[in-house]
Amino acid sequence: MNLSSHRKIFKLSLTLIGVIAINLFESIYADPFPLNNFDTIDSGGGESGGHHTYDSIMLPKRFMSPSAVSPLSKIDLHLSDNEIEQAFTLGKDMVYRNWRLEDQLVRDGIFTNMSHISAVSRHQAVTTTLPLGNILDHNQEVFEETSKILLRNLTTNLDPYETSETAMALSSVQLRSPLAKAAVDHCQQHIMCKPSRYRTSDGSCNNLQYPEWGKSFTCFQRLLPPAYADGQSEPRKSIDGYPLPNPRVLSAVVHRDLNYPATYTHMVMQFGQFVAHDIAFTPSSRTSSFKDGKMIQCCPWGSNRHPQCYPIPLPKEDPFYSKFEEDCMNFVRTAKCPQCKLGPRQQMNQITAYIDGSMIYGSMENESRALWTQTGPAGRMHVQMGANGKELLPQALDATNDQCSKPDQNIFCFKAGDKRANQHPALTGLHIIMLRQHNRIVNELKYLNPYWDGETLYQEAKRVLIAQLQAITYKEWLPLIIGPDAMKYLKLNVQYKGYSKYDPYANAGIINEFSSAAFRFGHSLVNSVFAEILPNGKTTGYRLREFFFNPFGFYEGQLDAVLRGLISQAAQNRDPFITTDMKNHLYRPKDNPWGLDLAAFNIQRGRDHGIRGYPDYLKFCFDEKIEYWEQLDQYMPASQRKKFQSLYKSIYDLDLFSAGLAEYPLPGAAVGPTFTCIIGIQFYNLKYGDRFWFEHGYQVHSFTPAQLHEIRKITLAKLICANSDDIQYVQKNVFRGESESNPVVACKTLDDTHLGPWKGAPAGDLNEKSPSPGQYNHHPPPRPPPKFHYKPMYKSSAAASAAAAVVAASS
Ligand code: HEM
Ligand SMILES: [Ca+2]
Repeated sequence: MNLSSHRKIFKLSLTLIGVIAINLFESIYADPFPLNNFDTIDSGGGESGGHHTYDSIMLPKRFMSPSAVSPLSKIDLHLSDNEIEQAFTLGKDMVYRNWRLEDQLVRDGIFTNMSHISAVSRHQAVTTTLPLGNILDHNQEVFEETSKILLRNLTTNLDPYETSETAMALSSVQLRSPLAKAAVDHCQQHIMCKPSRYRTSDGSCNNLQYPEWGKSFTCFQRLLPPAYADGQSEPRKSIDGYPLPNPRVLSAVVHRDLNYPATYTHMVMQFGQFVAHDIAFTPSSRTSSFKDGKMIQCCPWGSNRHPQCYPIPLPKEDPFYSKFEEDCMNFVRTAKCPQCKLGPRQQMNQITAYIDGSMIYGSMENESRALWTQTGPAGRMHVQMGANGKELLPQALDATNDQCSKPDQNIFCFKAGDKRANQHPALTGLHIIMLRQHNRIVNELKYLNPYWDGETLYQEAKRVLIAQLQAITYKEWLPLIIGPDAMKYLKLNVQYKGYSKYDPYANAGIINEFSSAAFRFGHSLVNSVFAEILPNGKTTGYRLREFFFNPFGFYEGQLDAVLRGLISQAAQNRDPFITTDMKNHLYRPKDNPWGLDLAAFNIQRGRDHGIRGYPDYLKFCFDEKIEYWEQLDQYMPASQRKKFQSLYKSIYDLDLFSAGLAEYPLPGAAVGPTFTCIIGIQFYNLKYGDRFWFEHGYQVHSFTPAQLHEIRKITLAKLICANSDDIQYVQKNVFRGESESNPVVACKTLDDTHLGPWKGAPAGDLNEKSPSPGQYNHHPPPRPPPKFHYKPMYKSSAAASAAAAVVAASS
């Protein structure tokens, strides 16, 4: 395609694609939900210019330190070892009871049949625990059952505050009795750190003091303590103890399907999901591994249900599901994370928190090894060739079980570092680009350093690609999401020159409120039709609902059309509205009438995790005490607030996902103040808490100034140019539409990372400066007692030095 046709297409698509799409696929944007008695949103989606500018809404005055993961309770429980031992005995009995129940369910055939492809089986195949996660989840079970028993004995009234304080106090109880100690020993993961200039596959030993920080299969952090109904693990309820509004009703009334195109491209959505898959993967429970790890089935309604079931009731009057007489949507609770102590439930992140390309390279050592070539042209990622002779991801290995491949027709889905890679074609497309980029770097490094062995080539190429991903994320993508002011305030901008500094007290671990609410904002950006632009400039498209787990077009050379579509089509605005392709049709196999509802899932997931109500985050982020509904009008349109008011009994019940999506955006940002607060804190920690962050200096593995200069030149535009099948022209910043300041240019004029500065031995003599092996071997516990370190953020330097004086005086 030549320059002018690309330009024409771009303009057309950004301004008109919504309209074209409507004409082409008339029913796509139709809102299937009558409004009933709820008023319409008067202002359209995502209007900007709320009352707040970034200056008047400050970011939180504090950062949560790791210690905030297990907030200290003021209650001292005075439990004797004997009492704890007794509770553990009963706790173990409860675990056996759960196993017997699992046996019964399996005997009765109540588990998801994975040999039949359905939306439910697809969701489970992709999001359930891996074998290791399953073992860890079940190791935590005895602690949870014991906590419940102790909690019942310790709390005499039903005051939710007292129950949750007591549950939190349980997490500090010393476990010294024999049964308790045995459970701890069985549960703990021991980590050995070896000095290395490279990251580990599982993210361990990034922080040498706390080697488990950011590692795969560890706990999420929390900004605020959980709000479980029973203080311990039961999903959140209304503050008056009644059920919360039905998530499917919220999905229908609040997250309606309305078409408001954004000013940025669909690539903002796609890269966002790619980043999400680098940092968060919340697995849902399955039956214990030695019960064969069956998928839990929660529907239809019946008396015998797995304890981790939390299905969504579908109302009789549901305008969509009632047509199919569906009244129950399968939802399985997230696996417990192995805290190996008593106290409230915490959830597990199955992948590495760091932006370390784990969706490309895997989050476990053995998984990673299997993805690259140790012999032949060593150091390269495994590939297979498409019909046009270009590299594609290798073939999925578990074709009979991946809910995607069609082994009977001899067509297979793809294998990548993340299990979700085949979810929809645009996501798979980015995986292919990054896979090719790794191999492209290997080729060049090999040319420069013919004597490097396969391992060195792999590791060094991986380091470069991760650095490029980090640079693109913080230079091109994140500023569009949280806006320029927050970027500056949090010192997240990629520097022009010089190094940044690692902070060993920043925990990069993913924050529960981030992954189960704030960072799911991306779901509102998704279009129902994904544009595809052919080499002759012709625009076509595919409907998302028809293409879940359908990446087969890549074998026939579909890649460029998908990429051109992503960078030419406008995304949907960030607003409360979510397309029905994600709501009624999520994961729907082609010949099935219905799929799942992601908006309802997000709400249910937040409750499953005990995420507190939205007003608590206004307090946390902005010190705003919310007492009446109208106060919300400074954050969101009044019509939206009224809608919430008609659905929720109490303002304190508002689900974070739904309310956050309804906020006015900050200037120059896609999201509003509360999501900016949460996403900002997370991305601050992902940068400053990553010892291998590409810009951090003064370490043995740091990039040299010359290398850093090369990394900083990269753009996503260049990666697309260099690794697509045959794209010759793109706009400079592919997250923005074409404009005078963002012109479409020939690929060859775009800067690339030149690898000249990588010629020679990999920098950094490990023997000189690194600790001797074993120095950092870490056997938890002991850990330092948890305490809050608030890291105050001050705007003016006068305030900063005043604060420093206070800190110095108090320490
Ligand atoms: C077509 C596009 C997308 C589809 C089909 C999709 C689908 C899903 C599904 C099925 C889940 C699991 C829900 C649950 O069981 O709780 C999920 C989780 C999530 N999604 Fe998306 N998503 C898409 C795009 C995005 C985008 C653009 C972003 C962010 C910019 C995003 C961020 C997340 C996050 C952070 C999670 C939680 C991850 C975890 O901890 O497991 N998604 N998504
Ligand atoms: Ca990662």
